[in-house]
Amino acid sequence: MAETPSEKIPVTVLTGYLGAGKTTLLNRILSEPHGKKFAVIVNEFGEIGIDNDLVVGADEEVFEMNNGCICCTVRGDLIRIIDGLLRRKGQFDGIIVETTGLADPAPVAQTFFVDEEVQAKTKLDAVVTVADAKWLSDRLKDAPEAKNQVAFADVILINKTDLVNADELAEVEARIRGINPYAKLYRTQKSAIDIGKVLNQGAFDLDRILELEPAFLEEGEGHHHHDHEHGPDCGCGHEHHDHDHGHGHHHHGLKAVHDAEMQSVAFSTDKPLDPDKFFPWVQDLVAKEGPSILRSKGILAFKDDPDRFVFQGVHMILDGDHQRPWKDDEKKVSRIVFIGRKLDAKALEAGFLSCAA
Ligand SMILES: Nc1nc2c(ncn2[C@@H]2O[C@H](COP(=O)(O)OP(=O)(O)OP(=O)(O)O)[C@@H](O)[C@H]2O)c(=O)[nH]1
Repeated sequence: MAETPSEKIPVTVLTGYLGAGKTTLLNRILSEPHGKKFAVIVNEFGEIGIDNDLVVGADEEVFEMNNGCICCTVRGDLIRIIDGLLRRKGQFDGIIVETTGLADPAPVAQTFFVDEEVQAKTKLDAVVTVADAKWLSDRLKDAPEAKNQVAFADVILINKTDLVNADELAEVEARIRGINPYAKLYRTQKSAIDIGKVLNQGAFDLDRILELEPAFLEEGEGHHHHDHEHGPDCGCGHEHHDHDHGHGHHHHGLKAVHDAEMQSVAFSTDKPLDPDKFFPWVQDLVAKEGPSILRSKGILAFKDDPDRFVFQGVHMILDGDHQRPWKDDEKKVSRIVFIGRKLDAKALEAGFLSCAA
């Protein structure tokens, strides 16, 4: 494949439901010694920027869309960020957009066809969907986004194969095939895949998408295939306001974000946490509330610990590790986010704050 300077910049859209393994895949792509430079755009659900901080440092520039809901930001933030990037052409070889687990990939993909400037200079290379082998079947029943993410995919990673047995794996694969017989399917653990199978696929198939969604190329609100509508003033239920990381505050309970019954609550504190309080609390919490807490994540500052601790949960499965030392000029603020249904924000906040050392 000859690369000429006039060639359009390939864009890879990474999608997949909450906690499926998108960031894990992104970090793999970025850590590989491919000698390429990518611009990364991440979209967060909720207002405390955590995903951004979970992406490996390296040379990449990470642009954050913090409005929490890609359906509303798609014609604003995303186009604005890409326009900015395009003005510095030649400085990177590809753009990777990681969407929030709750995003419908359609409006994201659409951006690359409806905006003239963006369309002239970029090409949507592939929609890559990471599917959680353990939870996808359940989500296909109750979350329309999960189904759309599978339907739109050019490449699908059935990830977390370690958490299911052979029968369950065969079942989830059959379900995926039932929704999308065209995508390339790979079974992975920790999103481990040869990046050549993910990047530069030349795979996004407009004809197939138009079959799925005839109104795909129409401007405005032509692309409903959701239970709820997304529009210019966005009836999707997300609240939009400037985000505030809460630095400098003793603690800061942030407004909940609602998507139908899906909500995100986030808290932060600059008091160091006691690991002997935090872990029992969070383990007990997900053991009891795991079915309604779809996703949890946090960046934590423990007392007398020079390292940032990154904590992650998907339902009742928890995982965590030291990430890197806190930098000298970095405020040691612990931030935690819960995404789920019918969350008791007050109790979560009280529980979190009671973990102070
Ligand atoms: N057991 C197991 N855990 C995995 C695997 N891949 C990723 N995880 C864990 O699953 C959690 C979620 O992974 P992420 O890569 O952050 O998922 P994500 O899709 O980016 O999550 P959101 O951005 O919140 O939607 C982390 O704790 C990962 O370490 C896997 O193959 N097996």
